[in-house]
Amino acid sequence: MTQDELKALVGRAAIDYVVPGTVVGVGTGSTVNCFIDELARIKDRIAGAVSSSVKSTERLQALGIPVLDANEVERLPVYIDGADEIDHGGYMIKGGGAALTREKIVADIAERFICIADESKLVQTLGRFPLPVEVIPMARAQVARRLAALGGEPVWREGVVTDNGNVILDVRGLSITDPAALEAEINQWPGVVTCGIFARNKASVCLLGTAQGVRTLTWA
Ligand SMILES: O=C(CO)[C@H](O)[C@H](O)COP(=O)(O)O
Repeated sequence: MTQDELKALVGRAAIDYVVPGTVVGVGTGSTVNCFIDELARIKDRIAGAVSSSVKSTERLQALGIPVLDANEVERLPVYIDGADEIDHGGYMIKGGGAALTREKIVADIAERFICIADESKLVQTLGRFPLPVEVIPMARAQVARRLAALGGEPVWREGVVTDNGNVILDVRGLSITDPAALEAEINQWPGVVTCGIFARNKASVCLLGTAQGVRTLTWA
């Protein structure tokens, strides 16, 4: 199976986790696009979506799915999103699509994070994928110096402006053995909006697309 077929497979499988009559949290990326297309088939059975990016909002609306403001929703039963990496504890790196901050906000409203990914995203230790960090533009150089002092090699994703008007630093060379500690450390620096480690908002379930079918990993 191709990577696109694996993404389509888990996009379909995620429909089983949608709770009828409720609002669904929707992430961002090519795997989520497959999910959105499937969600459109059952749009009459849901109350709408809360979206994590302008791109996902546009796709949802084009398919006739109402998009609600995150501030109008107190709790979402599920948030469905992809990942750039996920480890065997459900900890993730996200933000390859520069949507990490809104993704973390919507994930925080949700009771369960359902991660959908092809099996290439499953890793022993997070850090092979460069860690995205969303930064207020004025703090870019100082945050880059701090990341370098941690042993990382930050690279400014030039030309990319997030939906929140900020910039992204992609950090290579970090071996992330304690995701929660590193997330907390980076997130407290002035000018950092958030980093792409999802430890506090880690996955409850991961639907992994494999050549043998969907492999389901679950965590408490
Ligand atoms: O975090 C993300 C966007 O900010 C995506 O979930 C992540 O990049 C995975 O994307 P894809 O499904 O296209 O591989």
